[in-house]
Amino acid sequence: MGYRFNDLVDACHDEWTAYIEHDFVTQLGRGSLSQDSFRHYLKQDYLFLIQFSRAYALAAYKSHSLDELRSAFEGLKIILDTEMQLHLDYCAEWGITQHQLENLPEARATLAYTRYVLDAGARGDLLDLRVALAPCMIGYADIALWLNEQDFTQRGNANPFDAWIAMYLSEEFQQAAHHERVWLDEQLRQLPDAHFQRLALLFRDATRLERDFWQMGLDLSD
Ligand SMILES: Cc1ncc(C[n+]2csc(CCO)c2C)c(N)n1
Repeated sequence: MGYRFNDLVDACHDEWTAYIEHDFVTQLGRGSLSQDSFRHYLKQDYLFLIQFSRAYALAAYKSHSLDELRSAFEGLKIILDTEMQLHLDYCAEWGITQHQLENLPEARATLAYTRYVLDAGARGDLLDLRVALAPCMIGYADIALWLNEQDFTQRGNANPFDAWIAMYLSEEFQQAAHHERVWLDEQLRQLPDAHFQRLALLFRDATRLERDFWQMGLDLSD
């Protein structure tokens, strides 16, 4: 009893570290990641964001209060207005056209992760869905903070991926992730052990799927 968000992380420590400190992430921080890997990631992430927009819409549908509705709306708005724009800007800079994006087949890692989260939400309640979404929202905020603290990370124009780091370090993202943590802390506080254990498995699997998404980028796998 008295669980918090950090207990979800502690329950899958190895999987969480494999995700946060993945080679894709460290290479992105050093600026040494191959452009092909980042392009592959960006294109798949465009498809990913479309499916995750649906997951936030599902979170709105599953909401009971105005506060929960606003959180779902905020998540959707950040995806559509901020993240998607960065993707389209990088794609334009690197010669990936809107037409190419719209006709792209989903990689298996994209399919597996997005449909897993949508299924968790369809079958379960709002807490199930937001636990399945947490590695994405809170994980990316933590990755940006972690990268920013590492000596090897190059910031500024020397790093072609600096805009990516800057976006996830921004006040807007960090605040959204903080709110999500606070909400999850509040929800988990009074859960019985068995319920928490079930959510910990959901969180662990979503974390493994996030890790696979990085690996897909490195391997250029479809
Ligand atoms: C594979 C993958 N995982 C997480 C994110 C980051 N992200 C996607 S939606 C969202 C919440 C609202 O913006 C966040 C933080 C990503 N882009 N791609």
